[in-house]
Amino acid sequence: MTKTSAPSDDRATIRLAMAQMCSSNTHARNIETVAGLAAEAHAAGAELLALPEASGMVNKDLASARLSVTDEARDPFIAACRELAAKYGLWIHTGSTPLAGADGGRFSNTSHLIDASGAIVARYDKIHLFDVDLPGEVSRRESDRYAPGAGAVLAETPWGPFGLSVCYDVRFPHLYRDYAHAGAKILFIPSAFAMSTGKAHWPTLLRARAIENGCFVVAAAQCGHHDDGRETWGQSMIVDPWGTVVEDMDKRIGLAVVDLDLSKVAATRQSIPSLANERHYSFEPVAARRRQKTA
Ligand SMILES: O=C(O)CNC(=O)[C@H](CS)NC(=O)CCC(=O)C(=O)O
Repeated sequence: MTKTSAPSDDRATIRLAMAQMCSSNTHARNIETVAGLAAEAHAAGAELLALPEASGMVNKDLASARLSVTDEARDPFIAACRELAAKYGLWIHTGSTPLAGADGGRFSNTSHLIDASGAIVARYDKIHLFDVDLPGEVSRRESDRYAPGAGAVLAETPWGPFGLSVCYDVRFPHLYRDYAHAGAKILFIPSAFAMSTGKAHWPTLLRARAIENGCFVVAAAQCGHHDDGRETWGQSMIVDPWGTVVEDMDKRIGLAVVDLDLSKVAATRQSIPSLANERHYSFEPVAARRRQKTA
């Protein structure tokens, strides 16, 4: 796990603006949208703006995506987010955007945390890729297009540590357990969920990750009919460490601004100390044990 370092005076509250977007297949349109959201977040007094997965580009046409996807230093979406962060003195969590990767022809699905001066303080490449086939519902092999990341990233911030992840990662609870043990106060789970699995699983997965780890979960999501033909579930949510849903945007596009009391993390972990009560146990398949006994 990579840990970034920054002054950590652990401010007790954060005013957070979460964006629900219906991102387009061009950087330019999404930059325009994010510029409006950042202005609105600033006017509302927000300290951090959280964007969904693929905020910089939703484009299922690989040939056309290849024409504009580039590396971190040249990516126009990241540059625009950095300028907006500095202009408004606003932290921005980009959700994610596709970048040209080190791995041959495949992209990375990459998340950035940008501070109020416009500096990149953390970068996370999505680890678990959505290679799923549900006949008649959703079929996608994300690993055809993207190379997986290999490292968890805990970002130190003035509000304490943030654990970074993207979308399908939500189904791999050990990642969040590791962040919680490392002291994470907020788990970011920006997403672009499929319609069928959104309906069946999304709010339950988010509440479980918050409850089992005693963390806030901030899950900005893509929502609606995209210009590349995709449809995404939406329902951007913020959940507190007790599992209470602080915000549920349903199908509404735009911003939700909330004040989070981060002292709830320590308080919840004290009342239900499941992190401290965790045990390491041996694991032996039953059949093998029976064979040993009769031998
Ligand atoms: O490809 C892009 O443009 C952005 N990436 C995504 O939309 C990704 C991969 S297709 N979506 C998910 O991981 C949905 C997971 C999901 O729906 C589930 O776990 O049920």
